[in-house]
Amino acid sequence: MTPTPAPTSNAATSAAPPPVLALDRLTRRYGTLTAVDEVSLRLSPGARHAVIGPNGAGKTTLLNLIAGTDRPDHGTIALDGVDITRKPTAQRSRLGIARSFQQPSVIGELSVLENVVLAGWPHHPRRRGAWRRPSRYRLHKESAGRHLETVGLADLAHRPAATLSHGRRRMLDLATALAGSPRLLLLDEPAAGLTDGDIGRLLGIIGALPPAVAVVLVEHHVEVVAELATSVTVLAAGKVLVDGPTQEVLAHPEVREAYHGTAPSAGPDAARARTVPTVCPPPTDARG
Ligand SMILES: Nc1ncnc2c1ncn2[C@@H]1O[C@H](COP(=O)(O)OP(=O)(O)OP(=O)(O)O)[C@@H](O)[C@H]1O
Repeated sequence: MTPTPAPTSNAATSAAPPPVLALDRLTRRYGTLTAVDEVSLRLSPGARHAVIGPNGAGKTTLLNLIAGTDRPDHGTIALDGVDITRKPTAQRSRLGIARSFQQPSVIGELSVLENVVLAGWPHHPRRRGAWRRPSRYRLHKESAGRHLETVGLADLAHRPAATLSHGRRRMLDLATALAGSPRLLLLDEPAAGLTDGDIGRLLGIIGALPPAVAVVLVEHHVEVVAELATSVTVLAAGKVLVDGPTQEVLAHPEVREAYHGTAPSAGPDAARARTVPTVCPPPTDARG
């Protein structure tokens, strides 16, 4: 495909800052299957971008490539204008990429607060002297407490994380992702398995994130996408089916068709793309 026009491009003038995230023709193959196929994307700081599509469209693979837990066969990834395509996950994390997972990754035997303290500690700029200057650790702990306030868990700071409900674990997972003060936050199906009340809380939290934090959200709930995202990429069979401003994308005939149960009919990947209609809408059991 031709490179995707930037949904929220910054690249118009040489004086403009580089995009916080730039993907150029990113491709990942597993054997004969192309899971991510020449995907390009440009995001400005503070972008709220959603990636939607049917099961198996390549959404999680795309997040894995950005986070560095998987490597592209070709194409490039740049963060703030720096090529990070070959950089390891830990380095990407230090450069400002954070991620929350479909299954919340919290340490059950630690307290809620300790989980956030631990997640943020590797990002603390002056952590090495903490043994001699305990005040540094205290300040860090206070900052972790503020992240808990952000996600509405301050009252539960000293509870073992294992005792939290699924919805609250997701909030804790989000707080641990925020603990490193990311430039780019990758959210993999944050609303999956949440109650309507939790989804409302999640919308409030993500909506109130610091404006400089760019968010890439993989999400099946189209109402969550409509509420949070200002731009959307629709993937089908690894390719960009359509991208652009949220309202335009959601009104696009092929996307509407997909959400109303009519299969797209043409193209070399039509066989895989035929799964779009039945799986695009949010799973009925996802609200818990
Ligand atoms: N490690 C792997 N080895 C082989 N195939 C893989 C691997 N990871 C993903 N795939 C395949 O790549 C395709 C894209 O998978 P991916 O998980 O990225 O899709 P998705 O859009 O996130 O789907 P879902 O909405 O179900 O999470 C699928 O056909 C999947 O089976």
